[in-house]
Amino acid sequence: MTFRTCAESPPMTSSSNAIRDFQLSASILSADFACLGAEVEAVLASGADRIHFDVMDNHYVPNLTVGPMVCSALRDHLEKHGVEAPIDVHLMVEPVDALIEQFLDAGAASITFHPEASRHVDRSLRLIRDGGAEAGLALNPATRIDCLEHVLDVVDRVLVMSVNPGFGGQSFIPATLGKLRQLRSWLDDHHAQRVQIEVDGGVKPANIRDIADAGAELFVAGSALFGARAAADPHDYDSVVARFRDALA
Ligand SMILES: O=C(CO)[C@@H](O)[C@H](O)COP(=O)(O)O
Ligand SMILES: [Co+2]
Repeated sequence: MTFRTCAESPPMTSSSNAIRDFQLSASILSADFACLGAEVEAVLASGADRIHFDVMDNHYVPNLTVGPMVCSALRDHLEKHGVEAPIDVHLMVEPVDALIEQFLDAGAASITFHPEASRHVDRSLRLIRDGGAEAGLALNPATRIDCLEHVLDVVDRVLVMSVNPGFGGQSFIPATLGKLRQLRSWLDDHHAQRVQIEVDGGVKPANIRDIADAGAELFVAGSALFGARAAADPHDYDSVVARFRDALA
């Protein structure tokens, strides 16, 4: 569903005013886990661009999901069915390094972790990059942007959490919009326009335009996507993906 559009909202800076590619990433958290392969195939066929693989450890966050074995099985399933799509791993675990290595082996295209969960953030980022994946840092609603300052060279993506991590289906925290604007201009000031801004939590067709205007280019959606299965066909996501696309057009 990648599409290009021109950001319109203030404040206009040289990069925020540029034509940007927007991408929709489907969070597996709200998929039907009993048929995860089919769910992921269906949402990609309907136009999602990437798969967002939420990993929770019941320690860093109070919830427990899936690990590298499921990621690897999903990767194999997609390959077997001729589907090409990046799997973005969102690690909500502490510590991170051992799992980074396992998810690299499991075929992750990118790995994003929370700086509070790594004792050596720079080392963890380099571990991801050296393993051939893109490296991301996830900022919780209360995490300051300037934690990026001394590691910016080894960051490919900043994931701005618009809910507190741990659960799908939460409401978007409105203060995130201000944080996104701040992050966009902070990256401009640091000549780091190459760093992608991703938003995760409570993203819906009704708010995606405002989120894009604030500076994001990669949008994670879980409940709004998988929760809107077509009544007639449990694996039909065409109309909901179209609603996201239309909101950004
Ligand atoms: O990482 C997380 C939650 O911790 C997210 O990826 C959510 O799973 C997104 O789900 P919705 O808020 O879109 O339902
Ligand atoms: Co996530």
